[in-house]
Amino acid sequence: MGFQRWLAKTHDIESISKARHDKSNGDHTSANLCGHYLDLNAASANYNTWLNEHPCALGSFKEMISDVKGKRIVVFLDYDGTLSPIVNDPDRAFMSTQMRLAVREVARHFPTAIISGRSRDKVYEFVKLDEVYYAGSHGMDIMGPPLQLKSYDGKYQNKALDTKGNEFTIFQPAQDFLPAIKKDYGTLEERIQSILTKFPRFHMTRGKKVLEIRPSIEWNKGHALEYLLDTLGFANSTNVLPLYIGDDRTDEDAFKVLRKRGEGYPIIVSSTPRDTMASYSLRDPSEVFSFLIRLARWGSETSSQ
Ligand SMILES: O=P(O)(O)OC[C@H]1O[C@H](O[C@H]2O[C@H](CO)[C@@H](O)[C@H](O)[C@H]2O)[C@H](O)[C@@H](O)[C@@H]1O
Repeated sequence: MGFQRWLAKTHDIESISKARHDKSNGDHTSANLCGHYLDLNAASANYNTWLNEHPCALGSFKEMISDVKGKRIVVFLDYDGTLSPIVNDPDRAFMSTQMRLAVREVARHFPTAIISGRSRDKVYEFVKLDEVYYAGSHGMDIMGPPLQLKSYDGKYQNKALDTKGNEFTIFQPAQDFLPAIKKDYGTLEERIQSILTKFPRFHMTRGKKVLEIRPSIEWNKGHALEYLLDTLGFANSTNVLPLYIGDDRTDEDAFKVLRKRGEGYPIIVSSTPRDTMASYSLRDPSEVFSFLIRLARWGSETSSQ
């Protein structure tokens, strides 16, 4: 199916959902694109109050886009809970085909990166797109563009080729830990397991060569975002409008960076009121999908002008 036809189809989906929302509250503002406005029960009263401070990014799309003014949009996406729904089995957190197409279309118009707590390989296994950059292990393992760096000195970086022979850069700031991880991983895992038996409110999760206990270096999703902006040529640039969409506590580090830079939009995915540094919100991955579709459509329209 051609992109335009596919967009037309997804536009129909949006229209249907908008009509449903309109019917339920008789409101015809653009905010109707947000599922939030459907909820009229007591629990959602708090949510609606929270929404005043973190408006729905769908309803605010036009306002957000009006800020572009020649700047380059760069898109950052978390994986679990943002592109895929939260499920009980982490190995079955699949993203839908439609979501994949939406991300691919966004990436056709704007540099796009996925920053996840998972291992980079695992995220790629789920996303399966060569058009986006990947930062795994909470940003400690980045596959970024092969561009000149302004503020990083090249340490921890290696050139690599993807399966299609395209060159990219692997950046692993915890590289020095790798030999120790290899050597001590088994023992470490055993000891942590044993210690954690005394702390029943904590548990350990495993990734590829990663236990969910972080090495003591100061590096998080916020640093990964800055690194990627840097490698894309936007270090200290005022000519960029980064969007970051994420649902997790670890995404707050990236939200903070955008706040500090005073540019771009941190968008939280949450269906309940949350303490957050994000300025906008989306309720769930289905709203993320609608947002990405609108962004891709806007990118397609503006690039054809
Ligand atoms: O940074 P993310 O892409 O959001 O990854 C964060 C963690 O995601 C996974 O756990 C979460 O999603 C699982 C599947 O929906 C769910 O079962 C679990 O409760 C969530 O915490 C992943 O398993 C972790 O390794 C990531 O750190």
